[in-house]
Amino acid sequence: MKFLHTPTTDLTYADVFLVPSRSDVLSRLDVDLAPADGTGSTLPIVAANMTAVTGRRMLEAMARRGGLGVLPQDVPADIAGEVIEWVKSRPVLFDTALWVRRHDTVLEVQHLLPKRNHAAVTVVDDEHRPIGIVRAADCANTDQFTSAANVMVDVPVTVAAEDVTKAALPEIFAKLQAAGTDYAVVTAADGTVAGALTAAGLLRGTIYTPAVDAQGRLQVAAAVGINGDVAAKARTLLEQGADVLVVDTAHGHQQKMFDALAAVRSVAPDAVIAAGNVVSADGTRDLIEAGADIVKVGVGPGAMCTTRMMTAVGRPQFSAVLECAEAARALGKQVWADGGVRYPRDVALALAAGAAQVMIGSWFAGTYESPGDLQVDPDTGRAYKESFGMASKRAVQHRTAGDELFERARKAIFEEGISTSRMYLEADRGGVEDQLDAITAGLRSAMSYAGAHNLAEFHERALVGIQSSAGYEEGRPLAQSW
Ligand SMILES: NC(=O)C1=CN([C@@H]2O[C@H](COP(=O)(O)OP(=O)(O)OC[C@H]3O[C@@H](n4cnc5c(N)ncnc54)[C@H](OP(=O)(O)O)[C@@H]3O)[C@@H](O)[C@H]2O)C=CC1
Ligand SMILES: Nc1nc2c(ncn2[C@@H]2O[C@H](COP(=O)(O)O)[C@@H](O)[C@H]2O)c(=O)[nH]1
Ligand SMILES: [K+]
Repeated sequence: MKFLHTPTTDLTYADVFLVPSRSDVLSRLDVDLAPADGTGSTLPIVAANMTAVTGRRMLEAMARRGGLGVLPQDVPADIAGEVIEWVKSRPVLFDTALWVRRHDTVLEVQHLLPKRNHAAVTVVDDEHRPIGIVRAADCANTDQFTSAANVMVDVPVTVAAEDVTKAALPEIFAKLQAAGTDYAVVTAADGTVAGALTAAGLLRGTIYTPAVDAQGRLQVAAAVGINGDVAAKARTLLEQGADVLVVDTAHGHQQKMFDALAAVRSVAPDAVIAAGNVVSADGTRDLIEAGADIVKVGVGPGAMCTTRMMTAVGRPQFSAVLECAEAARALGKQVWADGGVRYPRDVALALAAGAAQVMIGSWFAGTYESPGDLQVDPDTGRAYKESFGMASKRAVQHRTAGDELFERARKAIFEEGISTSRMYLEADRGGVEDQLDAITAGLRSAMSYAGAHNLAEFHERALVGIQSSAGYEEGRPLAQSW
């Protein structure tokens, strides 16, 4: 990456822009987005280890499209085991279906519908065979206590699981179009429901490459903190099937972290380990020396984060990523840019600065696949989910629930995140895959403007200029005349 001008100050994403260069990229779909950091990812996006962001549905959706989700450190070991096993049992080429039994109520259907971006729930009989589907429109003007069987319509299209191959996706898409539907039920050989397919999902199946482990199952990452028996927690997560470990704390450049990292490395000599967070070349080198393959970069840019206002500590994220990525590369390692991403352009800039992947939290909290329940603002009718920081009072209270009262009170002193915020779902783009579509469209285009066929070339060729806030403002679209 080269600067158009010499920076005189540290920069964040809004401070910089990419200059187009001569290109021989013939199509944006020819661009390769796979990161070279040892994870199985084919897409450089990671869903953050935040309680309001990543649970089983986020893990599944991210990996199916080639990305990675990180299970938060606060998830109890037995639940983490269940979640990882469940994700590893998920289909790779089609989705997990939402389903109800025939006597379940419309109320239950309405509660389930926003859990996934399918706009339909499958109704099953006692043998789990599909007998109909219910869409939001079928629930309108009905009593909420009516049974699903009373409002369901016929299953529009059924596809056998064994027939869902990458090559067959266009053909199945055509089948849905011919039937005038966006939804198909996938069935196992015994006729039971195996999953669901949507028209958008079929199209995505031809564009994205799932991120899978050596046995072809969806990949999963899991986080551990730096307190307690870190080695035992890491060993358990690996035994449960985690593919990537993330050792995570606010101040990654501290002795306790080096010790934790060494402990994790001792039980996981061959695992891919990410650790952070830091924002300096020194911090990066120390984490790599302590055993990290990937260094997580970012202190204070996060949308839920109050660290900079509480402590003044941190660093504008673009410069932090640039410096840390250079230090990591010199040692043959990589960084993830963590936090502060609000638009696809920010992802492109982080990768141009040399990050292998970009971690996104709050943006993804506002999607169907995040763990929270969908809520509706009574004034505007807009749907949202709640998000909160992992260093907020809310998260700390949750994390320390098993501690003695004195210890809990002591830990509650250091609050560095907000406990509640609303992340609105975008109209017609409420799924995390919709957001991945937007991010990858922006990124593919940015790379072709730079004449880059892959992420290594993108970093090498990117020409970055520094802009005033007026320059940034000029780039924003206008919803009405000035
Ligand atoms: N990227 C970012 O900007 C930030 C991210 N977070 C996220 O919040 C979550 C909780 O992290 P964390 O607060 O580290 O909690 P942890 O539970 O991981 O504990 C951190 C440990 O480090 C010690 N410590 C020493 N100095 C610091 C410091 N300046 N800040 C925090 N801990 C320190 C703490 O001891 P003692 O309590 O006795 O001081 C404690 O033992 C993580 O997911 C983290 O990524 C939090 C803040 C910033
Ligand atoms: N200082 C704090 N940082 C936090 C907290 N919770 C999460 N985080 C960090 O933010 C990123 C995600 O950033 P986003 O802009 O995409 O939301 C996450 O990975 C953490 O590093 C917090 O309470 N305080
Ligand atoms: K912030």
